[in-house]
Amino acid sequence: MTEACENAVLQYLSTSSDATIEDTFPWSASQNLDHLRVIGAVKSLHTEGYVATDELATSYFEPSKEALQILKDGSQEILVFKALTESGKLSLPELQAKVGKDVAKIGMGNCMRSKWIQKDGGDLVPTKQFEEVNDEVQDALKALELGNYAQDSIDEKLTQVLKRRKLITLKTLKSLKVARGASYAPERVKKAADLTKEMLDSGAWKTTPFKPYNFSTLGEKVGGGYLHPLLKVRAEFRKILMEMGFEEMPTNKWVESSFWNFDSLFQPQSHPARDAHDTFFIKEPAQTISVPEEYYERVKTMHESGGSGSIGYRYDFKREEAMKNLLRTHTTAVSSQMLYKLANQEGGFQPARYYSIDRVFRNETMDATHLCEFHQVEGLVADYDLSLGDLIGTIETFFNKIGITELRFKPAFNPYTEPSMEIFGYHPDLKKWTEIGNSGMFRPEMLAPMGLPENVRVIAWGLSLERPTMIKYRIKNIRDLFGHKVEMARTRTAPICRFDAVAKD
Ligand SMILES: N[C@@H](Cc1ccccc1)C(=O)O
Repeated sequence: MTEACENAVLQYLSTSSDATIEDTFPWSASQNLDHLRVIGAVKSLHTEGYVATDELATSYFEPSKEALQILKDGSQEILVFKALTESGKLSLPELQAKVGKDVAKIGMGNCMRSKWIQKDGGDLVPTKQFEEVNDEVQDALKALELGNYAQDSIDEKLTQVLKRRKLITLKTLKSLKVARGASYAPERVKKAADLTKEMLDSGAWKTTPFKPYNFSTLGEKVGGGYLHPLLKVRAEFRKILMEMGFEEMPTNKWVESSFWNFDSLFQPQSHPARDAHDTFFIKEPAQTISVPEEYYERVKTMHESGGSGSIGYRYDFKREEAMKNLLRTHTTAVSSQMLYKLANQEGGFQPARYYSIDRVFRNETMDATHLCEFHQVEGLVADYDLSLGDLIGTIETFFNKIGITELRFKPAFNPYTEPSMEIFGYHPDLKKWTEIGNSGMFRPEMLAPMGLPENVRVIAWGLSLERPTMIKYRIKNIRDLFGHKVEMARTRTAPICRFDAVAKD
């Protein structure tokens, strides 16, 4: 079909060197060809210089369905007028039965306005002022030669009424003027787009005409380098935490010892979370190589018999249990190492704020909102004489910055914090209260063995990265966010993450 169009155009231009298709629209109709295909063919011929083109735009009126009906039967007012003059008088239901409800409604109004008809009791009658009336609307539509594309004289007055009654709309038709181009030939020579092995083998490449390069074409879209939604949210969280003066902790190890993941956090060795049902233990190597021995001893003592006002758990602390390797179950394992470093750094303890955002692992039953691995956002502030008020304030600032301004705190329990608080936020997107994090002040039983000065307090909180990401990107099932079922297109098209900063600070 395109080829037929191409041939028709080239043929038409072959009659003389200045043969011209003045306008492809009427020309296509005269050749019995589809205009859009002709345009396609001309554009394709143009790329190889067979033809030269000029763009044309012509205005024309398109009739509405109602206008087509009027062209056929006459305007509504004429139909009503005729019905009334024929019968002398009609009640509204009679008129409706005769001309139809829609026609009766529009026609009656127009007839009344022109004083062609009037009310007579419950009936409608002609006013007798007019013997005969002209169907101006139908005449106007006819005069416009509706649908006829070549409208050069458009009578303003005539069209105003029709436009007001929404019987016509002005449209623009794009077409082309076509003449011979610099490389005109009466027949199109098929040009090869690609050099093939066969052409090289046979030597055909020497004589085959090739398509010229089209340097103005748009290149193929390059797919690559898109950030996953989780990484976009992570980048935004990082920015917020950095704004708040937090420094990132090194989280590059996924394998930890039970000592750092649990014992240093004063989590008893018999704690159910330390069961293989909840934690992934490493088979090879099953044991960690080393722990800081002095500190280990202090942790062991704290568990067994307490200190710093605590009576401890009073059980036999087992080295074998502490040395077990596992996939870290929370990034608090990183926080404890950081705090230990901070307590023992050269020059002694200095107040600090740290954060981390990285992956953790739990032996969970997987469902629409839980996977065995997810990401935790964790923050801590270590300073002298911090209070619960500081924790609440810090948490409020952080969540305000990610757009959650209404917060509630609920007492909770963690082996390593006292007091502990679950954080609930009213989510403006979801319009409900949801649990959004966990927090607390690290216990003296955890901090004292590290060697932190006695009046140093550490406030900390943690949340998952997945939850705010799923809310932000309206993802219902976690498998659509993470894992092998993620749709790549979704990652490519996910908008950048912005949390509107509404913090009052
Ligand atoms: N580690 C806690 C989060 C938390 C961090 C710091 C203090 C209190 C709680 C969790 O896994 O949910």
